[in-house]
Amino acid sequence: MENKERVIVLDFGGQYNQLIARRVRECNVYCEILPYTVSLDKIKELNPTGIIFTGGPNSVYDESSPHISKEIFELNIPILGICYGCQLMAYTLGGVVTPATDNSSCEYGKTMTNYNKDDVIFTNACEHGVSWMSHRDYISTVPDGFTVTATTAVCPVAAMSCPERKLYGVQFHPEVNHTENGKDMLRSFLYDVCGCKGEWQMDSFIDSTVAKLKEQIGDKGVVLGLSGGVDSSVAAALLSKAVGKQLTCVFVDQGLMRKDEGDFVEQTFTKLFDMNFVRINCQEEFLSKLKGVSDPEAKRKIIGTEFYNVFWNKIRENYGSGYFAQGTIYPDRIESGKGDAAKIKTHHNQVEVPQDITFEGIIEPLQDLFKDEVRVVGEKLGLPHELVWRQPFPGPGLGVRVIGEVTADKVKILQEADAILREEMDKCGYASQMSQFFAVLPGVKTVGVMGDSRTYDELVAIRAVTTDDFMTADWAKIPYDILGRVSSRIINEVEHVNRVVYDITSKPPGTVEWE
Ligand SMILES: Nc1ncnc2c1ncn2[C@@H]1O[C@H](COP(=O)(O)OP(=O)(O)OP(=O)(O)O)[C@@H](O)[C@H]1O
Ligand SMILES: O=c1[nH]c(=O)c2[nH+]cn([C@@H]3O[C@H](COP(=O)(O)O)[C@@H](O)[C@H]3O)c2[nH]1
Ligand SMILES: NC(=O)CC[C@H](N)C(=O)O
Ligand SMILES: [Mg+2]
Repeated sequence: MENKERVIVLDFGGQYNQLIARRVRECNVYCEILPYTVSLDKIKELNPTGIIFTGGPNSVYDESSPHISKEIFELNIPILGICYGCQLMAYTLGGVVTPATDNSSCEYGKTMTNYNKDDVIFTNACEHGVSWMSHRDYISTVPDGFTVTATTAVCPVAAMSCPERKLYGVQFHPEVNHTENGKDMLRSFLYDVCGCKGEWQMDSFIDSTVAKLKEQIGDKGVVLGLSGGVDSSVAAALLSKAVGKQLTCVFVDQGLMRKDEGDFVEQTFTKLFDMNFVRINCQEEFLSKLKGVSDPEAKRKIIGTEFYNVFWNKIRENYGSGYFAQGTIYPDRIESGKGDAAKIKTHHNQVEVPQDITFEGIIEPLQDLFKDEVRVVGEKLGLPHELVWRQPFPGPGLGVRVIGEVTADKVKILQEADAILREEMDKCGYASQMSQFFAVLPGVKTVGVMGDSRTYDELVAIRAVTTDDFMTADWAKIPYDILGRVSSRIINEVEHVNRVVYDITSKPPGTVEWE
């Protein structure tokens, strides 16, 4: 095993595990997430510079909960336990973890926290600051040799440490943005406790991913689902670097694209890149499968399954058998209910592969990255700026923006309204300030008066958000005059629309898309 700087994140089932990994990467330290069941021998073999235990939904005192051998604390490797991970450290080393008997010792969300700045983890934090909590159990007695290094009004042990053994624990979540100085705390652990030097860069991600792809694919063929969006374009560049012409990029025009999108994608990819590119037009097939279906999850499943069928046919036609690749990123997986996480919506690329489809394997080189990290990879790979900074567009396309049953007529109305919105936003220079904006057709008819006559026609909603990673988002404060212009143009120019509304919901509680 090569002796490079690496941190292991041991996964106990928490919501924010990838966020921890991401923060470590942001500190330029290479990191891998492993299940908590990984053997001690494997850990010794990897010889990590540090280990981080994640949070998790369980309680340490339940026998069936994830536990870990006490020996891990004897390896002389620095360990940071977060939330469940901190409780587990306390429990395993002889401390006491107590269940909240009522709600008085639970803490959820922003919590005022007092830090001991003499502790190495908190030297760069303020003495009092907001931390992000999410726990019911609490550590009531720390193990021998540990001291309490942070407290809150209700939590006697918001952090603990045993510097002699390089063991640290925090009850709160330093990895979420809402924890003030959270990243500094992680950085202190990595640099001042583990002694990391910060040698890892995105270039290393590119090199190691390309090497892995080469080895995995060998001399087989690969079909990549290429939408012209950020993620699949970056995946295409990585795959092309790894296996060159063994790759075929397949763009599926499923009839649910924005106005002129299909032609834009085709032109961009045939002109800019020397890759095998195929456009498959299958508007009718998708629309006929969606006929009469109005449930959002059912629509997503139909679209996702149909996508797989198209790719599978292409693999058989081109290669007989081969790999299927897609530009899945981390939020696609977590929101689709990966592992123990709750399902919010099944992203189309996460639906189950039909049984009669036997890909050699599914390749998702970006599956652990967040959107903004994918963009960094794209820039490093030298993709054009306009491509890397394109707004995301979901695979199910206008299929999840026409609310309820999707018909060709409704798609047409939405395409026209959306094109006007995009044109106006581009014209006023506002487009680049938004992370994503689009029109929605809620399928609601309302009464209006146009030309002195009564109308009873469709409503169009406008959605615009700002965000970095699309896991959370704020609604965008578009100036009224721009909204006004968009509204009057849509109503005047798009037949069958007589009203426009603006969506002012953040995520959470809303999601970016309406379905
Ligand atoms: N029309 C399409 N044709 C082929 N593949 C597609 C299409 N739409 C989506 N996919 C596949 O599904 C994956 C997930 O779609 P998603 O929209 O999240 O990513 P993207 O389109 O690559 O990037 P972006 O999020 O910027 O739109 C894509 O990376 C791609 O592999
Ligand atoms: O390829 C995709 N397939 C999907 O099924 C899908 N659902 C949502 N999205 C995009 O993901 C981001 C977050 O959206 P939500 O807040 O609606 O989950 C936003 O950028 C959405 O446009 C999808 N992309
Ligand atoms: N978020 C967590 O890791 C929670 C840990 C533990 N189950 C608690 O509620 O206290
Ligand atoms: Mg897309």
